[in-house]
Amino acid sequence: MTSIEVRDLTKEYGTTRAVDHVTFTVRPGRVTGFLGPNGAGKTTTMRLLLGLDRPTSGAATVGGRPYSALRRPLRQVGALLDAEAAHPARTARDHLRVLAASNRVPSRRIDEVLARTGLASVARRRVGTFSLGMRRRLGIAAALLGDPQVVLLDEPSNGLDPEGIVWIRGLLRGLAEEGRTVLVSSHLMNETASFADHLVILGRGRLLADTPTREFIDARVRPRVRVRSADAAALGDLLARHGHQAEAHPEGHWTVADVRMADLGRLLSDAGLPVLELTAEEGTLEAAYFDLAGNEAEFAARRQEV
Ligand SMILES: Nc1ncnc2c1ncn2[C@@H]1O[C@H](COP(=O)(O)OP(=O)(O)OP(=O)(O)O)[C@@H](O)[C@H]1O
Repeated sequence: MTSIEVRDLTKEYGTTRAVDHVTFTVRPGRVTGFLGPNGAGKTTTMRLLLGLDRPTSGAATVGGRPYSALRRPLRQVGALLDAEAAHPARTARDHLRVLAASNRVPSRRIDEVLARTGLASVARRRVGTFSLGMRRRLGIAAALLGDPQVVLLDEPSNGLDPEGIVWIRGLLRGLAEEGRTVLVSSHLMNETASFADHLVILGRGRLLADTPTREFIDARVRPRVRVRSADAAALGDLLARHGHQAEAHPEGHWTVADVRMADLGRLLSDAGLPVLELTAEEGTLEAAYFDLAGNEAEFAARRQEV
């Protein structure tokens, strides 16, 4: 079992500190979502992990070794970075064949990854004719070619259509279930929530959170119940009379914090109010993320004032 270890990692480009003393571990058997706004340092961290850049200080290792010290890197770490491109005149199969030959990967893997990424039927087409989504799939096929224990994907959902997005969810979950170590960066919060068991969040080069996804959401977003009655005003009065913290929405429904759905249902029923809708609103990763980002902005502002 191979983990990714990032220890006190710092990378400066001139006066910009892209990564600032970051420490975290990415463990096998689960999908770790790598989040943060533009410029937070995600790509830089991945580049440092892949030996494409050298850290200013600290270390980024795979299975305890820097990438440059791995004996067969493609067979240990598979990666998809944004900038990666295959030669447009080559067919998908030839692209994978060249990669397999130069990394001593058995050629049977070519058909396996073509099938796994849904590219088997277009394997003989030139990459230049591929859509963005097909190129993404080919990039993922190349990352999986060496059957690596560790998989790093930078924004893999970019350019995929809705069917592709559902496919990638299943792929990521499958890779984790096979016991691999999977790190996936993304901007898409709700998408990340659909596949990531664990989150590592960066902001301005610093580590803001390293936490299971469920715990992160539960700690930051209070669950609410959404309720709608034929008589919205009477519903508002009832909620106020019973001391509920409720918010009216222009669409006509109310959201009520810190209440059980069954208790609220009973209250409306006892009051004889017709219920048109009663649903539990789970906290979303997006809401939790913005809560963190808001606190972080306040924190940064206060730090500047001092
Ligand atoms: N080669 C470079 N030279 C100078 N500055 C760089 C270089 N690469 C990254 N940076 C800077 O480092 C910071 C972190 O960038 P990085 O691309 O790692 O962020 P990111 O979290 O991946 O953002 P995005 O989501 O936009 O890809 C940014 O301020 C960026 O401008």
